[in-house]
Amino acid sequence: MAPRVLVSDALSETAVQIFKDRGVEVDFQPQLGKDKDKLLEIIGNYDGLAIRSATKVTEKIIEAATNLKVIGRAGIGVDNVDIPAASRKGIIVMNTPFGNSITTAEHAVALMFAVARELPAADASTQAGKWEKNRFMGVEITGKTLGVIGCGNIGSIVASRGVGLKMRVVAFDPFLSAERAAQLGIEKVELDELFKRADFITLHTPMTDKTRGIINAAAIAKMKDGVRIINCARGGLVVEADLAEALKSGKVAGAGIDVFETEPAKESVLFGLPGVVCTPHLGASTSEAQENVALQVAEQMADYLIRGAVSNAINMPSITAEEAPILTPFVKLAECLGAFVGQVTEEPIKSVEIVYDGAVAAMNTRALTSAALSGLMKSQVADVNMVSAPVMAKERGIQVTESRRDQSGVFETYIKLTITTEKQTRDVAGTVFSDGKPRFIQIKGINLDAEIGRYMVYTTNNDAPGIIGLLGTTFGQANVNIANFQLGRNRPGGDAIALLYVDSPVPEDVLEKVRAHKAIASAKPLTFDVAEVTA
Ligand SMILES: NC(=O)c1ccc[n+]([C@@H]2O[C@H](COP(=O)([O-])OP(=O)(O)OC[C@H]3O[C@@H](n4cnc5c(N)ncnc54)[C@H](O)[C@@H]3O)[C@@H](O)[C@H]2O)c1
Ligand SMILES: O=C(O)[C@H](O)COP(=O)(O)O
Repeated sequence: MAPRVLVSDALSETAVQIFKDRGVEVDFQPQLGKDKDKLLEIIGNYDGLAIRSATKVTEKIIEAATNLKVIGRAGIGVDNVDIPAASRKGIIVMNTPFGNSITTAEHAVALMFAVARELPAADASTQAGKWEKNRFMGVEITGKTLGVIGCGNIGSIVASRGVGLKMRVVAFDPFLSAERAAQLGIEKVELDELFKRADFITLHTPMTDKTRGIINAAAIAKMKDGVRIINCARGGLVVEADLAEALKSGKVAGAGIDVFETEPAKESVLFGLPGVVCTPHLGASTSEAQENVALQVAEQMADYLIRGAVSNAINMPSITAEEAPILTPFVKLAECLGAFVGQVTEEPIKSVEIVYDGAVAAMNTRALTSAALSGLMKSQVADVNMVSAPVMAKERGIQVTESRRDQSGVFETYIKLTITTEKQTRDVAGTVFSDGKPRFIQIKGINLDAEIGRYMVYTTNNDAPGIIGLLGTTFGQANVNIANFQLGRNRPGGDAIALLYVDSPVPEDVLEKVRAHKAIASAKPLTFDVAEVTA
């Protein structure tokens, strides 16, 4: 059945065509995002949800989204999506990080000019027939200092436009390197220094706990008298009540505001104040940007739903469409290794170490580690996948490490997973043969070559005569067919293991008969998420 996507915000219809062309069923309801109750009612029917900023994807919506696999944000900010809730539910959240950057930077520059010359007020007055030539006295931009807070994609475009306009540009961004600043022709400064020097301040950070309210009364007090502030990033970065006071007192001469603490902003303390120019979150609203983000989000979501490729995900490592088919058998292997230790380990796991050896070390190991954790967590939580497993492991305090090394043994490629609990360390290794099937090749340091089946039984015993007979006879009497039987031991008469691949689940009373034998230490039924063999 074709995957189904709901478009619940005003995306360009380019997205609809792309979904259709890629074999995805699409339901285009651009106003639906504003109707929380309706969204809650129908979200369970969809595999994908494509949004802009109007749809609020809350924990409640995510709870009701029983089939949802991906949320695609046609734009940059994902603060309207409850990412932790989506991750816990195994839903990928992806955005389009560059598609509207130029457009938004241009809007910030447009607001800067509009504020410097009071263009909207002058326009309104002129069109009202007043011809108030003496009322509007602006300021030049040339030679002024522009303070950029947040110099990422958009901030750096604004900075370079500022340089082009012959402004002095200073920027505050903890992640801005001195080299990048030099390349842009700007000066990297601390925040207080920026406040002290800037004639215009423009905000381009994401909304985080650190940036919320970054422009408040205390910050404004440190600024130059007559400063002008532009916010094209997120509403909550500016404390609107504090800015309103500063505009009334004249401390701040003007403000260009595209984003608001509460949106849609039908009323605001800023409305009507001197020097204020407002737009209704139009930063990304050009036909070019909307084509870009709609096209990109539809491609990305279709790639994921149809081919398993992941790009620009906030909560999952990327997997390109080209690497997805190559990675798939290794994803399965990693998941089976995790599932093996998850099923045979009964006490809490403290740490997981994964070694990637040989060719697999050059692959997307972050994705493979997520798959291993997903296999591991499945023994405890039914509804877990590569997105939610790392979050769950972290919540449970499991420390995860991964390392890569050149081929160290006979296998061209293998993955070894070791877990540590309060009482023990346990390891299992596997590989993928040229037939594309994953195999276990080592358990507890004992070599074997076991094909992985849906139903398996793992026994540990003292190496003693009669174990093969015991297992064969007991299972045979219960009509359980053995497809593959692998044995291994560390030394004659020492620790031995058996891994049986069976065609059907082994009933508990049959396993009890096996456990009753004096040489058997344990006998565990295992299941793996691989195709069931049918006659
Ligand atoms: N108005 C609109 O329509 C519109 C359109 C697009 C993007 N946006 C918003 O613009 C903002 C920036 O987008 P971007 O694509 O440039 O993001 P980005 O991730 O490329 O850049 C953000 C920058 O902020 C910096 N930063 C993070 N915390 C900081 C802090 N405490 N102080 C200073 N700098 C900090 C980061 O290091 C990064 O360089 C986002 O909030 C986004 O949602 C708004
Ligand atoms: O973060 C973004 O991309 C912008 O805020 C654009 O939001 P919009 O898609 O709702 O215009």
